[in-house]
Formats: sequence, structure tokens, C-alpha cells
Amino acid sequence: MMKILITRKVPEALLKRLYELPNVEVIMFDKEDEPMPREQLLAELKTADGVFSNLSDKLDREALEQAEYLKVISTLAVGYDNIDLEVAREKGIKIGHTPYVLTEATADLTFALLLATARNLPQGQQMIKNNEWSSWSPFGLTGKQVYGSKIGIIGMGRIGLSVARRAKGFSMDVLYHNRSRHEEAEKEVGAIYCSLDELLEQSDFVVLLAPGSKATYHMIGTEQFKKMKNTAYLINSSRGTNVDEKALYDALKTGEIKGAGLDVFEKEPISADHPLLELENVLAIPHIGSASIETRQEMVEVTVSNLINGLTGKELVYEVPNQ
Ligand SMILES: NC(=O)C1=CN([C@@H]2O[C@H](COP(=O)(O)OP(=O)(O)OC[C@H]3O[C@@H](n4cnc5c(N)ncnc54)[C@H](OP(=O)(O)O)[C@@H]3O)[C@@H](O)[C@H]2O)C=CC1
Ligand SMILES: O=CC(=O)O
Repeated sequence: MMKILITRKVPEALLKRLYELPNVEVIMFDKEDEPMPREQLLAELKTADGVFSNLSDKLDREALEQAEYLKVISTLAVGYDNIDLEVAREKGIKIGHTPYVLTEATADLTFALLLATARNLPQGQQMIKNNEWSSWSPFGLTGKQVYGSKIGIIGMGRIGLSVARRAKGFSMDVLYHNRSRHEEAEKEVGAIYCSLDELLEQSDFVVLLAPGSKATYHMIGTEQFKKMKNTAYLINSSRGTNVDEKALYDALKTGEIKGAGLDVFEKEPISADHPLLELENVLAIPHIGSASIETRQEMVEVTVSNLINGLTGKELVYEVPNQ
């Protein structure tokens, strides 16, 4: 008998292929809106052969070392910074993730965040709800014009390129920074490769789409905010840990940068009394980059396939690259 652990409630209709596997016991956590408590996760992992995981499970050394039978971790996400890859490799545990299927939904959300931040949409809604809209005003709630401006994408990968395509539709100049050149982006949307400093100095919108990792931890901090234009915006839909939030707060408070649109935070969920949320020039949303119904369904499909393939000794549909 094999045991599959699903650490968050997912509609059973989408899991049919798992329930139909012979000699398999499926244990699913019964809550959709909260993570499986750590103690329970550790206890269940001890006897699990496969885990259908998600971003809020910390699959660190402590969790994985005692997972004696674990053959595959299949995570409902493209990012895998919550998983200790080194231990997984040591123990021969395969890791599956969900790239491609979430690219367009996340690019849509990133661009929506950019537009809403630049054009003060939350402030407009609040004004109406507070009954404070007295009349049309020549310069009331004016924001930065997106059309024709300059976007700088840090992390020109799958989602980065999809954001760049949207930016082209708005006649934006596209700069980007990666560790390596992305020739397809250069050819297709005329993206210009820059050093990080050049990108920060020139962009009207700095958009973060690099993965969370040791290399990207706090890659945007005090020094980087100083390099940005005072009129520029930071849009982060990658990982909260890529930005030093204390430095971001100071940069927003002192006018070093104009505003920020954030889908991700150093600690999630961000607490309602976090200083960043007191600032007028911050638009914060709760990590919903890939949250369209269609995309989440496809992500579950891929997560199930990765899990089944891992348990039956086949190649995963999308295996996390060897880092
Ligand atoms: N908000 C949300 O809900 C979602 C967030 N995400 C986040 O978006 C990230 C990107 O996803 P996706 O586009 O599919 O991933 P990709 O791997 O396709 O793209 C990531 C890009 O980041 C670049 N990169 C990696 N490390 C660095 C570094 N140290 N400095 C600069 N650039 C770097 C890579 O280029 P190179 O290797 O050349 O440096 C690569 O082009 C995910 O890892 C995840 O964290 C994804 C989906 C939803
Ligand atoms: O943040 C979401 C992901 O898929 O990674």
C-alpha cells in the first residue's frame, strides 16, 4: 500500500486519477484556507510515499530527513524555494512543479498590478466608498502614464517574457536583467539586456520576476532603491524575500521611489499591522499571481500527473531542474 499526502484541501473531482490508483491510500488535509500544521505535516511525512504539496509547506531538512519512504514531492506551484533541494537530492526524492501552465495568468496579474498601482485604482475605489468623491478634478488621482513608458524586468524567464509581450502592447520600452541573455526576448519584443544598476536607473516600472533563492535574497534593498528614479514604481510578483521590506518601507516613506505593487511578502500572510500597509503608495494583494480558475485547475492536473509519474517510476511531466 502506498500513501499519498495532500497537504491542502483540493476539490476531489480534480483528484480522480489519484483515487483510482490501485493500492493507494490518500490522506488529504481538510482545510483549504490554512496550511497543514507543522506537527501534523512532519508526522504524516514519516509514512508518505508521495506528497501533493504547496508553497506554505516548509519542506526543509527536518521535514525531509525523517520522510523514509518519500519518492516524490509534487508542488502546486512553479516556485520551489520552500523545499530543501539538497536533502531531496541526497535522498533521491524527485520534485515536480507546474511551470508553463501558470505563466499567462501570472503575467496578467503582474500587469494588472502594474496598471492599478500606476493609476491609483485602489485609492479611487476607496474615495468612492468613503463618499469623498466630490467632483471630477483636473489633477485628482493622477498617476503615471503606463503607455509609452519604460519597464525593467528582473528575471526575464517564462513569466517575464509574457509580461514583456503585454508591455509591448502598451508601446513600452523593455529592459531586462538576468544572469544570462534571453535571445528570444531580445528578438521577439526588442528587450534590451542591462546590468541591474542600469535597469534600476532607467526604468519607470521595475518588475521582479526572478525566483526566490539564496542568490536573489534581498537583491533589492537600500542601495538599489537609491538607484531608482524618484518617480519609479516597484512591482513584485516573484517572492517577498527578493526585497528588503524595511528598505522598501523607507524608500516609499521618504519618496526615494513613487510606489509599489506587491503580490508577495517576506512573511506570508503579511500581518494587517505591517508598516508597509499603512502607506498610501502601496498596493498589496495576497499572493494571487496564478489564481485564475482555469490555471489553478491546470496546475492541479500537472501536480497530479507529476505525483503519479513519480510514484510509478516514470519521468515527471515537469521536474525541478538540477540546481
Ligand atoms: N505571485 C505568484 O503567484 C507567482 C509567482 N511566481 C514567481 O515567479 C518566478 C518566475 O517564474 P518563471 O518565469 O516561470 O521562472 P523562469 O525560471 O522561467 O524565470 C526566472 C528568471 O529569473 C532569472 N534569474 C534567476 N536567478 C536570477 C538572479 N540571481 N538574478 C537575476 N535573474 C535571475 C532567470 O534567468 P537566469 O538564469 O539567466 O538568471 C530566469 O530567466 C517563480 O520562481 C516564482 O517565484 C510564479 C508564479 C506565480
Ligand atoms: O508563487 C507561486 C508559484 O507558483 O511559484
